[in-house]
Parts: sequence; structure tokens; C-alpha cells
Amino acid sequence: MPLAAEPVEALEEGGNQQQLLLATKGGPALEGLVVGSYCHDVLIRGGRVVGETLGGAAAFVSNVLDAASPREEEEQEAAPFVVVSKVGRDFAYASAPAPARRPPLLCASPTTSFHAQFSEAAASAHAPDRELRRVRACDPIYPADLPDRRFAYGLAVGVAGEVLPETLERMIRLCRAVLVDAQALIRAFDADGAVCHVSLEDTPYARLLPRVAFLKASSEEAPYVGVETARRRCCVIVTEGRDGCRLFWDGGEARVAPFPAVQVDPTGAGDSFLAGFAAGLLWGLPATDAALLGNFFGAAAVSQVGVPTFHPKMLQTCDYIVKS
Ligand SMILES: Nc1ncnc2c1ncn2[C@@H]1O[C@H](COP(=O)(O)OP(=O)(O)OP(=O)(O)O)[C@@H](O)[C@H]1O
Ligand SMILES: O[C@H]1[C@H](O)[C@@H](O)[C@H](O)[C@@H](O)[C@H]1O
Repeated sequence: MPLAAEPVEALEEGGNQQQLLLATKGGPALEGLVVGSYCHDVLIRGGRVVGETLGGAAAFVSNVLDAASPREEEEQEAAPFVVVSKVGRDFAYASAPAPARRPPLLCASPTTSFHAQFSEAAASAHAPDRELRRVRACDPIYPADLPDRRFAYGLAVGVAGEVLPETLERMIRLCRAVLVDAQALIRAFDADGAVCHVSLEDTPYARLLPRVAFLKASSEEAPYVGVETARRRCCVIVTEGRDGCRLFWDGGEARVAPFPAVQVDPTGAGDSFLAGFAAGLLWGLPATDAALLGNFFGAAAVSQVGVPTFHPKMLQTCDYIVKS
């Protein structure tokens, strides 16, 4: 793939944080820090509830990191990363695999909850296919909630504004490289809880971008991120649903082809993509090949309702991407 060499050289030339991830190939398992809350997702179609599932980017991310991260033979059960997430006493999925392995912090406020209203009309690849409304919000995650030690990498994956600017700043101080989902930075909520977006440049997060390694945005979020400005500060990845994704860095860009999928639920595609991408970097892949692994897990996520289960055969494809 001719795209592979170019971005990596460009990223290495920058001499910034991306290198730290890229340099881990063959090394020992590296501990990560995932920050963002688990939530309740209620899926609604035609005015009827058609599903209630565990949500929150942290749940989808944990699921993929556990399936795809490099780790020692004897540690097959759980990949080495910590999740800092907050839920209320009403949390319904404490025994689901991701929260059971990495339990959330309990708060007096209720668990963050989203209603996802799916349109009946066939969505185009880039059009929003659901309207999201936050109906409950748990407490934010404060800097003091993060463990006081160093991590190889961090993933800032908030869903409802819970990753405060000062929390992201602390992540940046604790982690050698931080990957950020734009949804953690630019989401706002109207009086009804409907998700809308603000311009990243107008948020306190903007000044942190030069210290972020990768910023991932969906094509719906990309206009609020301001790709042309952001790519001068960090590598920006724009996910394009069934069209795969594009990487933008200072001086270049690359498109990475998708995997085919029959979409049954788009929830968690972006989260699974980002985790697959991070796992690819941990395996030592160039950014564009890591994005291929991201596309693989994004496609896997849309093929199932809720947090997906990975069958051994699917993980053989993942192995093939990583090792070929
Ligand atoms: N229908 C699809 N077919 C194949 N791959 C898909 C499909 N939808 C999504 N993907 C994969 O998942 C990635 C992320 O999808 P998308 O761009 O829709 O993210 P998103 O809007 O952030 O998703 P969500 O908010 O639902 O988590 C894409 O870049 C692609 O690799
Ligand atoms: O569980 C989902 C998922 O984490 C999505 O990435 C996010 O956009 C939604 O708000 C959340 O409900």
C-alpha cells in the first residue's frame, strides 16, 4: 500500500508523540489509560424502543483493545489498560464484560443515558443516521480521578462532555501519547438534551491540540474540528462510515479503504475504529495500516447491535492485518 510509508515518515519527521507509539513494536505490553464514561443506550425506531444496550465509547474501546492489543502470552485474559469511567447506582451493565473487567467509579448522580432515534429513511454514507439525545448525565471525570502514574498511551473518549479540559491536560501529562475522539471535545446539548456541536477552536481544548498525537472525528464532526487548522497541530483522522477513513497531517493526507459490512446498528463504530487504530499503533504498524485495523473493527461494530462479540475467525483477519 503506497500510502503506508508517506504518513509515517511525515509523522516521524514531526518528531512528536506519534513516534512513541510507533516505536513499541515487539516490545513488552504497554499500559494504557482510557478515560470516558460507560452509559446506557436506548435505541428507538419509528417511536418504539427496539433495543437497550451498554454504551459509552469506553465500553466499545475496551472491547476492541482486549481483542486486539499486543500482550504477553500468559496475559490472554485482559490487555493492560485502565478505564476511568463514572456511572450511577442505576448502572445496568456492571456484569457485562467491559465494566466487569474494569469497573467504573460510582457516583450519586445517575448513569449517563442516551436515546438514539434512528431515521427510517436510508441514510447516505455521510449523513447522520440517528438523532442523539442525552437524557441523563453522570458527573464529569476530574483530574484527581486519574491514577497517579505514567502510561504508554491514553484514549480520551468522552460521550457527554465528561472529559474536562483539565482532565485531558492531566492525561497528556501522564501519557506518552494521547489519542482523542473529537466527540469528547465538541459535543454540546440543547435544553432538550439533543446533541449538537461547537467549534473546537472556541473550546478550551483547542490549545491542547499540539500535545495530542491523533484526533479522530466523524465526517459529521469534521467541520467543527476545522481539519485544515487541526492537521497543523496533530494528525487528524476523519471516519467516513462505509467509505472508510482519511488521515490528514501537516503536508499530506491518505485515504484508507473500508471493509464491507452489513450495518445493523451504527453505534460504537467510531469508538471501535479508534481502539482498532490504537491497537494497530501498539503493534508497531504505520498509521495508515493501523487505520486499516480501525476500519476492520468499525465494520465489525456496525454488524452487531451494541458492544460486539468477536468470533475467533474475525480475529484471524485482525491477525492477518497486523502480521502481513
Ligand atoms: N456501513 C459500514 N460499512 C463498513 N464499515 C463501516 C460502516 N460504518 C462504519 N464503518 C467503519 O467504522 C468507522 C467509523 O464509522 P463512522 O464514520 O460512522 O463513525 P461515527 O459516526 O463516529 O460512529 P458512531 O458515532 O456511531 O460511533 C468507519 O471509518 C469505517 O471504518
Ligand atoms: O454508546 C454510544 C457510543 O459511545 C457513541 O460513540 C456515542 O456517540 C454515543 O453518545 C453513545 O451513546
